[in-house]
Amino acid sequence: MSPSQPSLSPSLAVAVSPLSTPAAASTSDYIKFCPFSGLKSVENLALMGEAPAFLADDLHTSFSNGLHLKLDEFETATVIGNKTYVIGGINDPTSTGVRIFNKSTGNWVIPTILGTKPKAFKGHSTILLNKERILIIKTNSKSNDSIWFFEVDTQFVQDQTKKFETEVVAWSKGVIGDAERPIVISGPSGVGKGTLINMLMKEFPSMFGFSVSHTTRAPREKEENGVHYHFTNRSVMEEEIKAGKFLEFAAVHGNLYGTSVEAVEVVADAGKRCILDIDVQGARSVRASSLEAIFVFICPPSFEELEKRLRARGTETEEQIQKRLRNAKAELEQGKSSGLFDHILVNDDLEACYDRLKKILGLDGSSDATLKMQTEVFDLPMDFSLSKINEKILINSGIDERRIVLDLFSMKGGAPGRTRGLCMYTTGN
Ligand SMILES: Nc1ncnc2c1ncn2[C@@H]1O[C@H](COP(=O)(O)OP(=O)(O)OP(=O)(O)O)[C@@H](O)[C@H]1O
Ligand SMILES: Nc1nc2c(ncn2[C@@H]2O[C@H](COP(=O)(O)O)[C@@H](O)[C@H]2O)c(=O)[nH]1
Repeated sequence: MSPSQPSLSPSLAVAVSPLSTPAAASTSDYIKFCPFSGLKSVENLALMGEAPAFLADDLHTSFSNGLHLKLDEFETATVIGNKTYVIGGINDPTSTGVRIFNKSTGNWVIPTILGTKPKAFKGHSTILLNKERILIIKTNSKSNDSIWFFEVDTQFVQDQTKKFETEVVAWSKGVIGDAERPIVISGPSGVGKGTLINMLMKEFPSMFGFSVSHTTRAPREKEENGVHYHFTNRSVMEEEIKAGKFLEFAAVHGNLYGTSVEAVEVVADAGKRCILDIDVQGARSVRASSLEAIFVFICPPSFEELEKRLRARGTETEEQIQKRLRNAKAELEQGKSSGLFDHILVNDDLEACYDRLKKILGLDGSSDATLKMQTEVFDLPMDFSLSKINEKILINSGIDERRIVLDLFSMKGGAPGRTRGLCMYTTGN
């Protein structure tokens, strides 16, 4: 431990917003609770105009916005204007882990929490990024699971607040690096989408990952739950749609199909490029979403050939084939004329169509080494303090003098998905 940095328990760190109203923390609060070496740190922080972290000498913390808090072990509090966000709390594993004190009403609120929340964590530190987001860094964690954002006033949170008519906040996991744009593949049933996708996945196994959709249709022979689809029933899926679990969903050939946010994120988390096999309605929804995908529409060489392929596949009853063929007419019209798709490919000769698809995706060779995550995974210490300089968060460990830098310069995205484009590296020993 460096002599200039007394033992820090980041779990007790209290981040106070520089954006707070005048009623929020004053300089005397800073000095009183500053975990660093006296005025030096306070001056630095004041110069940087950043949110300092505070350490209470006991579990009672007072803010000049009038709030007196008894923080539980492993809780932090962050003040944004009139609101104080208390995050943490491991004593009750079922707890949402977040409570908000609203100074203007004098009440505590348990908000509706959206997004995938982090697995229970003990120590963490928080730093306020801006009035929209609190950055949370887990202590004693792996660097690829250490960064979390707590969104309190992003566009997504504002939209959901209107919908739920309650206080809403959202988690978003921070992801190092940036996987390439996802690919949406659409086209009528039987045209060969699945065949082309399988070819891509086989030739480039570490580059592409398939977004496993949910569906209420019954599994076909050889289809595996969780691999080809997540098979579910209508009432469960409708509930999950209401809860905001899906990026898109549509009624297709009499069943519900949908892409969960999670289905896309697990692929990107693995550093792979996501492929979505979805119908035209779904493609339209994805186009309107924040997922910046490439949209490819696959056409048959003729309607007769489409019917032949669908029958030859032998997976549908005659009635279902008729329904799929009826829907194919509308899909072909929409797909070719809507301007929704970036590329339209005719799947006549399979190999030729596959070559054209690869060209669109920039795969001129057959190398599987093109897309490798250039990210080293390392351990974050038990104890650290946080400071912010422009777009960089400095994670200062008092133990080994190592400094970890989190660069937010290329940060993008956020709830309901992940926050991507982060860069994290170590300097010093
Ligand atoms: N270019 C092609 N020439 C001949 N047959 C093809 C061609 N492409 C695919 N097929 C065959 O057509 C059938 C339908 O293909 P596939 O299952 O990939 O269609 P799909 O578009 O994924 O259908 P769905 O939307 O119903 O899942 C399969 O039996 C496949 O082997
Ligand atoms: N909008 C969505 N469409 C989807 C999704 N998953 C699949 N599909 C489309 O459904 C039809 C039929 O598929 P099948 O497996 O029953 O033959 C096909 O056009 C798929 O592209 C989804 O998540 N959302």
